Amino acid sequence: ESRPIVISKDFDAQLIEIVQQYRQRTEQFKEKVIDPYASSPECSPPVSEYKSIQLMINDNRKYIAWLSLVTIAFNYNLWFIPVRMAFPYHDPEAVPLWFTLDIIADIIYVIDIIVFQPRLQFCKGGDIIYDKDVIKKKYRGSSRFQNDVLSVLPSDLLYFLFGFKSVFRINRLMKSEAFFEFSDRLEGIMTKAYIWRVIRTIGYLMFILHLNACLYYVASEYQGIGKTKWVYSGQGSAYLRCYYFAVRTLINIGGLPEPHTVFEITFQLANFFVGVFVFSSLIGQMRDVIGAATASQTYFRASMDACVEYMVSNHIPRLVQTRVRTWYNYTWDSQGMLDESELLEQMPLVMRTAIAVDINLATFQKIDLFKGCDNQMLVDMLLRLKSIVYLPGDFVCKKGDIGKEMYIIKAGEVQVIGGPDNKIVFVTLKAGCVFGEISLLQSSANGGNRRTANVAAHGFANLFVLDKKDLNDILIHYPESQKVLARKGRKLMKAKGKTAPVKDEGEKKKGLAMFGQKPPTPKMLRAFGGFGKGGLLEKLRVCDDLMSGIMVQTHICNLVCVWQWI
Ligand SMILES: Nc1nc2c(ncn2[C@@H]2O[C@@H]3COP(=O)(O)O[C@H]3[C@H]2O)c(=O)[nH]1
Repeated sequence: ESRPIVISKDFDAQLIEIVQQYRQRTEQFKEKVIDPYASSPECSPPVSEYKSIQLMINDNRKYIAWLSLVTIAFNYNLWFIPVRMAFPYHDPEAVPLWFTLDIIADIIYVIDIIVFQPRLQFCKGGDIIYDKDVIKKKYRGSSRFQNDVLSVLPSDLLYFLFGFKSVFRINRLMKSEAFFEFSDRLEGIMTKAYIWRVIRTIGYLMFILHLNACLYYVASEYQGIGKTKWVYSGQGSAYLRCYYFAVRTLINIGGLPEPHTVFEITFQLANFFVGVFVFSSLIGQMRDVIGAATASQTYFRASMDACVEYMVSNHIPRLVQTRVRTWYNYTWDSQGMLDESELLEQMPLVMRTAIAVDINLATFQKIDLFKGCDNQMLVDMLLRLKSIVYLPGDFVCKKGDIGKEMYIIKAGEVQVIGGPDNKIVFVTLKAGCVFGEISLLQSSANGGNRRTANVAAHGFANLFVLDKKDLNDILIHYPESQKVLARKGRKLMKAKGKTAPVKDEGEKKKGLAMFGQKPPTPKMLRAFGGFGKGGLLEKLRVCDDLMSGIMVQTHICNLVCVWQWI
């Protein structure tokens, strides 16, 4: 409605407040008209209870910690039930230990069913359901509940009838959903999720070998331990020997005693077939995991290689090539990606806003130029910023050029320079400073939109760039802020002593003439633009920045001529 929403750092709290405001208004509304949604108890939660529903969203980490315990209990059952079924591990010494561990695992299962699962929120039609009774009802009607209950049925009581046999605990394996839930949630909160994926895939591999070791022991027992050369001989640690056999068979390493009986041959053949299938899929899975983990690195390498190849084939001077490489390497090292905006583009606006606000709003609010401007305008600006890296000595802008962008220093320093050979440093601007705003905030009348000074990167400088068109688009919606900025622009002009704009373009033309070329015509550029976004033209922009436009334009011309000729 008419009330502005001020986006704060604490986005969750903000969200809760908005929901509360909405609900209060709904309550007022209900007094006058019949609210068609009022009949649904899930859609009209009392505001006071809102905070108690955060188990799934806010306490995600606590829930994951609990799930890790359930996962350990599940894995205990998963690994030890088959081993206890296959190997003779039910001797009187081991039984008390198994019994204690079984009870602990069962207690964890029961707590999960009674305490945690019935409190887990869920989404229905996009609304988070927090009502305890509704949540309980939903859980009790779910297949998960059925599996959970089946998994804790005290089937072990059959011990009294048939003795201590682990097969009666097989129903404990029905808790597998908890393991997969744990795995998914853990991936969701890990910064390097691939580490967990690799561990999990190795776990699957080891478990299959583990099962095979158990089967081999059962097969050996069936044939008679030590009866033939193929079966387990009965010497050494039974589990270790059988596991060794499983590794050699399933991974198809070979070098095992030859099977002789029909049973042995069939068993071994089945082992080989399963081994080929299982291991090829696991290796494929591992390749996918590692491939996904290094995808961005591969993309970076491919982009750099393509650019280098392009420069080499077009005989771009070595100096430029080195600088392009340096730009690639520094950009990659400093921000871990080449183009941040590419990543953010996939997100909905609200998410991009949340990220942009969290990272940069505080810095923006401190900038003198923006003091007194609408907060929402700053947020709009944040969303349009582009991040660019300049190498040491690069000119960010040159005196007399038309100002089309303004800059905010994210990291590093730039220097306002002048005098003969640009040797005089007027001022050094550091992280958080704004520059390039003077020509941007002035009208083009009398050359007011021209740069008033040379600005060059001192070391590596990471800058945010705001386009003039973007700024104008934003300011249309914020007339008050526009006035504030215009006033500040005028003040800056006076305070910084605007130097006379360069009217003579001859200097630049001379630069181009040195290479015996003319600047590319719009037609030529259009022809070149045919390579598409992110293509050659985009790559060339990097060189363009580095060589202040002159040398690269020369090469563009050469290329365009060849292109047109073709
Ligand atoms: N002219 C001038 N510009 C400065 C000075 N200090 C910083 N700058 C910045 O350098 C920028 C050069 O481009 P603009 O004229 O657009 O805006 C200028 C200012 O933002 C100074 O002392 N004089």
